Amino acid sequence: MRAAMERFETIGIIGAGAWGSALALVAARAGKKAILWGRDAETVASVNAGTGNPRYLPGIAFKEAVSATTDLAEAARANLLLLVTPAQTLRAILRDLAPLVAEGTPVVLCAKGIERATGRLMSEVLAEELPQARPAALSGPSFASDVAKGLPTAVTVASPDGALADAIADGLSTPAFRPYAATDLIGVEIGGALKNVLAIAAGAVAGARLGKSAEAALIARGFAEIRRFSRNRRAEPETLMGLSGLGDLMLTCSSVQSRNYAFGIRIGEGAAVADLLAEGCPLAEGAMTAPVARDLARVEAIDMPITEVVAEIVEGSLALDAAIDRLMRRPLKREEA
Ligand SMILES: NC(=O)C1=CN([C@@H]2O[C@H](COP(=O)(O)OP(=O)(O)OC[C@H]3O[C@@H](n4cnc5c(N)ncnc54)[C@H](OP(=O)(O)O)[C@@H]3O)[C@@H](O)[C@H]2O)C=CC1
Ligand SMILES: O=C(CO)COP(=O)(O)O
Repeated sequence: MRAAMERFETIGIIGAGAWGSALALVAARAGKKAILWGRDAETVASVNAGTGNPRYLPGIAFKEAVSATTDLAEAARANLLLLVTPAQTLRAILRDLAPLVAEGTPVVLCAKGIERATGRLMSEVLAEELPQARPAALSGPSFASDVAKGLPTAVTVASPDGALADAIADGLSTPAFRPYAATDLIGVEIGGALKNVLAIAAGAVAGARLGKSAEAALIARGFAEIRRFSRNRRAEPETLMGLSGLGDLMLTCSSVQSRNYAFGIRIGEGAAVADLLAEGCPLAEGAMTAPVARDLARVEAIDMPITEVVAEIVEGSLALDAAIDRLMRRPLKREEA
């Protein structure tokens, strides 16, 4: 006899930025009690007052009941946790959560990145800091504002425990939000982290007006880099062909709604990366992931020339013209990935 599917009555969402707020709305629409944790008291008060999150989701009304809190312990008591702060903050948040989270709580990683200081994937950070959690990740082509507005969206929810992935997908599904369950957690994480790096490259090509042919070539050869990196980590090739791989790559490399693509456009138009970062531009996870992905690729002897040049551009040691020249003058080779 099959065990009954787990039900999650309360969902704790850690991180009250654009994506955390959108996912809190999804949870509420799915009939769950959504508890949104944020460190910014003003945002929390605004959500509780029914005026939404004007800082991160301006102009979007919160019609569903979301309860917001600055008390991490309150959110940590939920049956299911979604972790939605930027990738580089995950470890610190997990350390705060460690004494508060019950053994066996499912934790869904929603950040898209690789830890810069250690080269760890988000699931590896989770295993180190919160070993009592059951790991999962949610990723795919999904802009927070689209999801918050209730536009149709499909994502992948992956966990090595297939029954858990099914239960999380079921628990978060609404008529407009369609999660597909999967078991290849590593493959899903890699696709989400590396597409941000390539979105910066694609944006730079667009910003420099190098033409649609160049943009398409960049995306296709960038996808080959993601496949090589994934193969080395024994991810399943099919994962990369799905929502969290090709799907998210296409979205992020082609839309000015993407913060990574928009960051790349500014670089292509001639802005200095240091100035962009200093002016406090919106979160561009790829700028943090590129150098660490480049370092991992070197250690693992994986050929990732586009990731290399993005890393050097964000580090300020390579100009865009020189990057293009370097990519175009590489020795000719067979096309296979
Ligand atoms: N936006 C989107 O469309 C999507 C985003 N993602 C991923 O989700 C993750 C979060 O992105 P998103 O919500 O868009 O980012 P935002 O910039 O919109 O929000 C980030 C949130 O994290 C909080 N935060 C930042 N640092 C810390 C910290 N040290 N401790 C606690 N909270 C912190 C911020 O709080 P404060 O305001 O106080 O600084 C803010 O609430 C990223 O990895 C992104 O790639 C994935 C899919 C879609
Ligand atoms: O991951 C995203 C869409 O799937 C959001 O992309 P950006 O972080 O580039 O805005």
